[in-house]
Amino acid sequence: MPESADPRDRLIVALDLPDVAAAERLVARIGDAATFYKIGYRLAYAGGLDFAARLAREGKKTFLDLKLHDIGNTVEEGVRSASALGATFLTVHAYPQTMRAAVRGREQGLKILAVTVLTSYDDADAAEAGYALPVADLVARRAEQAAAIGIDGIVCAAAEAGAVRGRIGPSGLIVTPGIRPAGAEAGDQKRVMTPGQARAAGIDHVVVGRPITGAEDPRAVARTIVAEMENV
Ligand SMILES: O=C(O)c1cc(=O)[nH]c(=O)n1[C@@H]1O[C@H](COP(=O)(O)O)[C@@H](O)[C@H]1O
Repeated sequence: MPESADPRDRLIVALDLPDVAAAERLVARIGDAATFYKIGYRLAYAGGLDFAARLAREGKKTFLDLKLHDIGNTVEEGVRSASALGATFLTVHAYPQTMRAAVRGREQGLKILAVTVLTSYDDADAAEAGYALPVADLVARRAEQAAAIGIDGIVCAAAEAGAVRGRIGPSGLIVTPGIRPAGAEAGDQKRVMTPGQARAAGIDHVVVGRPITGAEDPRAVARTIVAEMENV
């Protein structure tokens, strides 16, 4: 993200909420404190895709977190359909066939982000899933493959931002979930950093869900996160 852009764009609020009415209420409460919203499985399967298109028409930036992974033809056509929803970002899993297909289907300025290794995984989880490499090496390998294929950005933990930047170069995007303001509950996230630490590590955008969706004052939390990143 260029340094001159709106600093609020660095925060992506994950709208992991049960229905569109709840998402509308949260977006209204946050007001102008956030500009960028992520729609994932929970909301997408409850009318969230139409809501995402509406948010985009109203001038918000949107991130469709659909984490696509299927045979190439299905991914390519799915990405083509998703391109019509006016979103800024769409996720796919960082498997080479899947990434190549997503790049073929990408239209209308949609940027494809490759999810390397989920932030809820540590080395033991990767080993349990059958991977011989530690998480850091797997992330680096997938980032290198994503860059060679022409993917627009990488989703990883902030701890891997330096290694990923070395592989994707200055123009690739680094988007990091697993973000917790100091003192917040990690929940199921295992590779965690604060917004300020993530920014210092060179990320472009942080994704934050529960620390905002569960807050008494979500607008205040969003503002604090943006300010913490701006002051790095
Ligand atoms: O692709 C994602 O956005 C994602 C990738 C990943 O590795 N880890 C991860 O937590 N996410 C998403 O980021 C959000 C994090 O939410 P919180 O843990 O509530 O802040 C959720 O919507 C996850 O689905």
